[in-house]
Amino acid sequence: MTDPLPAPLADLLPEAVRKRLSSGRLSDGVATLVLDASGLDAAGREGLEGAVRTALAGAADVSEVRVAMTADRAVPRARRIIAVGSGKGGVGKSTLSANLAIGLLRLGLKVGLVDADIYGPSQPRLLANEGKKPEAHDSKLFPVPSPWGVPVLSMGHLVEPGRAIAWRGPMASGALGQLVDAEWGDVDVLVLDLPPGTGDVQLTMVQKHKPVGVVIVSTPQDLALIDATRAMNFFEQAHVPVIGMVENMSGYVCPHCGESSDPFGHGGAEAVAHAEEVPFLGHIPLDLSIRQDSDAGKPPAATDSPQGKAFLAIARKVAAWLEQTA
Ligand SMILES: Nc1ncnc2c1ncn2[C@@H]1O[C@H](COP(=O)(O)OP(=O)(O)OP(=O)(O)O)[C@@H](O)[C@H]1O
Repeated sequence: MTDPLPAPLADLLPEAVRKRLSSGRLSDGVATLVLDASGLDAAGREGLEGAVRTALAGAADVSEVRVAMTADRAVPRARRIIAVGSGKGGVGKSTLSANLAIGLLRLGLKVGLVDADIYGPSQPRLLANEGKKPEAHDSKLFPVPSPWGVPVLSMGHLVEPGRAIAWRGPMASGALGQLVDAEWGDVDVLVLDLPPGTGDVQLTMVQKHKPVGVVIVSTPQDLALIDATRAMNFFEQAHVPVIGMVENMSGYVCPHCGESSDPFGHGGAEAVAHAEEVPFLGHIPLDLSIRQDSDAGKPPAATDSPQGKAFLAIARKVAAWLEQTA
């Protein structure tokens, strides 16, 4: 760091400012300071600038103070992992993971997606990069780009489609670890689509990769709710905070007659969330277009359709949670 700011002036600056000073100069009474504002939010930047102005107010030879801030991306913030889990299979965990990732991306975050669902990896299809292989350099994997802007790594990218994976726990955990520890570049938030249930693979994943929080997906059905409650307890015991619960396949509107019915019930997951004192993040309706668009590799959250808005509302709550816990 060069600091041609005259020493008496630099000495006036408080320590918090001095350690962020990238360069400074005084020319014709104008003091110009460039500060590294990495990791600071708007209030932090304002506070820093205020501290400079207060320190240099009335200083001899200074008629004007100019402050410029830079954010040094060479010092990235720690990448945060959000897990998406469910007590049982088939409740829409992968669908939610894909759409949550897209939703967070639309909210301005840099997002990647790891499909750790060894038993039924579906992210390559959901995000339309099926059949592509990740590159590997120096034994590190490089995520596969998707047309939606979210890079993905999935077991489905590593094995041939349709081939069952019959790995035992430690092998599966090792392979899954490589997906998480890949070259994610400037990705800030990694959405981790876990295998359904609460077994060894899930436990190893959360212990090793320490997600900052987990979103639990359930249908409103009684049996699914019992499993969802078990999943919640599992994550709490593993010290992973529950960001909240999502009720999927909640209420069905017939595309022909418009009549609404509740094949799996309605509101059950919300009631469980209240009983367990975890936030409720929202309902996603059971909707034929969600299945069709998902199968076609067109995640609803990329659109402003009513279905897309339902996913975006959930992404907004998750983003707010991340902001609060930053
Ligand atoms: N809200 C919804 N409306 C209609 N279909 C849905 C909805 N959510 C998920 N589906 C469909 O249900 C099926 C299962 O969803 P998904 O694969 O996301 O579940 P999962 O919990 O990840 O299952 P698995 O345990 O197999 O990984 C898929 O065909 C998906 O398109």
